[in-house]
Amino acid sequence: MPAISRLSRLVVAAAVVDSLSEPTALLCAARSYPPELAGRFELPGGKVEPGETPTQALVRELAEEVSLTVRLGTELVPPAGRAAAPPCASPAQPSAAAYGDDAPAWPVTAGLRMRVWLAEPADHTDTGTAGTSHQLLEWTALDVVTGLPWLEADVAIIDTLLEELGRLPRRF
Ligand SMILES: Nc1nc2c([nH]c(=O)n2[C@H]2C[C@H](O)[C@@H](COP(=O)(O)OP(=O)(O)OP(=O)(O)O)O2)c(=O)[nH]1
Repeated sequence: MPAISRLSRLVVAAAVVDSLSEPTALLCAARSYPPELAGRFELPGGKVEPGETPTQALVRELAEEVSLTVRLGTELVPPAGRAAAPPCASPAQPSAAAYGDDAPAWPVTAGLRMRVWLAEPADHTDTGTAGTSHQLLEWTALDVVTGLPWLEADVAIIDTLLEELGRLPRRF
């Protein structure tokens, strides 16, 4: 299996809400590392490994990172003007499509690209548990969710999420 360059590497994350049909709260995760990102909030997820589809990777990451089994909903697709350019194929770099990662994605840190799906806990009594990747997991009411210290790239994602859920973010 050829190596995947950093630029083509896909990150997947989930906007886990308490209920896909009647969402009121979002699962927000504060990173524990690296030091410059510690304490900043993100959507739980991680990098797609070779041989995985993006949604397989997402289900694995959620189980590993927040001990949650989820039901996936629709994808939160970036608006056209906000999508990261798909990675280019080259002799050293096989087609991005081979890894299923040439779909429109959100630009995140260090040239990585991220796809985001809505999700809900498969068992509604399951609230998740932070593993080593996160110092805190918080179910936050949607009307105050923009007040958390999100990773820079997530601010636009949270705005789009709230718009799609029919909730305008509270502007400060
Ligand atoms: N999971 C996640 N990562 C995000 C978000 N926003 C954002 O900029 N990122 C960035 C932070 C990281 O540089 C990168 C994800 O890498 P990661 O460290 O979480 O990946 P991983 O779980 O596979 O962990 P590792 O084994 O590589 O340490 O994407 C987000 O909302 N969720």
